[in-house]
Amino acid sequence: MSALLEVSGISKSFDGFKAINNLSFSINAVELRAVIGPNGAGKTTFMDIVTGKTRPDEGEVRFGETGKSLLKMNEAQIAREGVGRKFQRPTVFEDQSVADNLTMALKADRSPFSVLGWRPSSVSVARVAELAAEVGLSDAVDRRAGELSHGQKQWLEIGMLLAQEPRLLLVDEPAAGMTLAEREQTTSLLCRLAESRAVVVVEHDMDFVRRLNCKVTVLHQGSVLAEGSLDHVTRNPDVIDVYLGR
Ligand SMILES: Nc1ncnc2c1ncn2[C@@H]1O[C@H](COP(=O)(O)OP(=O)(O)OP(=O)(O)O)[C@@H](O)[C@H]1O
Repeated sequence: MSALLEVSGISKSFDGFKAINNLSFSINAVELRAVIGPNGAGKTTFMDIVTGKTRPDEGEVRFGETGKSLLKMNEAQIAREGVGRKFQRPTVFEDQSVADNLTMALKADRSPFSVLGWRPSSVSVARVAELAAEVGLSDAVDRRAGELSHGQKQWLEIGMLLAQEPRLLLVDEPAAGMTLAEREQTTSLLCRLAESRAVVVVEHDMDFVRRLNCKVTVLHQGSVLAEGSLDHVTRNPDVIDVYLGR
């Protein structure tokens, strides 16, 4: 299968400290991948580099069939190219309904010119219903986002990201603060989303990663320490030393 994202030999230092150290790995176009690693392993910096928030000192980040360099693009261009990022804390418009939040996300997808005269069309109304269904919020479309549970807010935000039709979705610690039932629903949501796009989940919670049942990349000191199934990487003595054995 061809790679959608190809990170090769990237390094990034902050005040002489190498947060990312000659990091290389790739993500397929249709794949669910978990990225784990101890505190300070470079997980956030990796996401910052892919989304254009941080520039690496060296290396290359290529995206799509033609291998476009993401390093030549700014954050907005990278998002338009099809990279969506879900931060840990949900950032929905609390006073607006679920439907309005999703409608705004669809609107954000438009060019600046079409936004000027933009009105919800029957197409966007149908798309909002589709997005709500995709993230399990069909019954909550008319509710104020502020009234939703923490898990539902996270799903709403994922729905808002889906409005942009990302090809790669980077999700930061989706299980944090969720109830067990919400975690289970989030697992199935992420697995479903990864049936038609690339989804990279950065997560500390091993139980959650186990449920994702996908390939795992372990980062340590800014490089890949191990890669494979969760069972494979958790048997690796280096991984046990630096991460699990703590
Ligand atoms: N802007 C910055 N300035 C200075 N140091 C930074 C900066 N960003 C990250 N670092 C350092 O780089 C290292 C890697 O940080 P990063 O946040 O990428 O790790 P992480 O794997 O996401 O950790 P955590 O699991 O704690 O979120 C850390 O030692 C951190 O202190």
